[in-house]
Amino acid sequence: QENKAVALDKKVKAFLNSHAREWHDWNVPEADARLLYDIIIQNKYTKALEIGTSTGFSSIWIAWALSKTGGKLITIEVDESRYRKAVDNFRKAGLSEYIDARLANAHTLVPGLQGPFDFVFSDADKEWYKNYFDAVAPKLIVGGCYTTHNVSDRMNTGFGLESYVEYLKNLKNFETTFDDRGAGVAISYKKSGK
Ligand SMILES: C[S@@+](CC[C@H](N)C(=O)[O-])C[C@H]1O[C@@H](n2cnc3c(N)ncnc32)[C@H](O)[C@@H]1O
Repeated sequence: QENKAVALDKKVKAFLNSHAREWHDWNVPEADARLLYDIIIQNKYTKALEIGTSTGFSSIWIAWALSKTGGKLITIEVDESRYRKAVDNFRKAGLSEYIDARLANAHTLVPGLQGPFDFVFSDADKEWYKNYFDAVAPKLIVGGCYTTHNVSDRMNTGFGLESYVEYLKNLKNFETTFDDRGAGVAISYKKSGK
């Protein structure tokens, strides 16, 4: 088991190094991907959901963490060509067995997902952020974490998400902080059921 983890680390690192200049499909900055990785490891999360795969950069970091916690990621992308690239990247990185990649419109898929989840990364269409949150929050376990990309309460991320920020901050059963080292990530921990 330990040998498998060491071999996988090597494979993922080699893949990330050799593809370092190829993430041009709205992929998150590395600082944000590392942040997601750290949150999953620290909390030993195992049931992850990502909305907005693109070509799979953040998924790779999430799945890499899940390979260490014994977890699995469901990730959703609506664009077929980016979905195909992502699936190819997952295979090359050696992470396919930790990822259930879905080609679908998240507007219709997400509300029907069964859950439960303990980690969520929301990074698809910004105007749907609140709908995604409302659909998934009840399926997030208490102690789970819902992260949202391109959101900050201090810097302007350019997406007009101020009302979403206020919405998150006012939720009684979530505690939200913001990480501005990359493109802005809202980190919302679920404190209680309601
Ligand atoms: C910012 S990119 C995701 C980047 C990715 N998380 C990464 O770091 O590599 C957003 C992606 O969400 C996808 N998307 C937008 N609307 C969607 C929808 N309704 N359902 C599924 N995917 C959607 C876009 O096609 C795009 O590839």
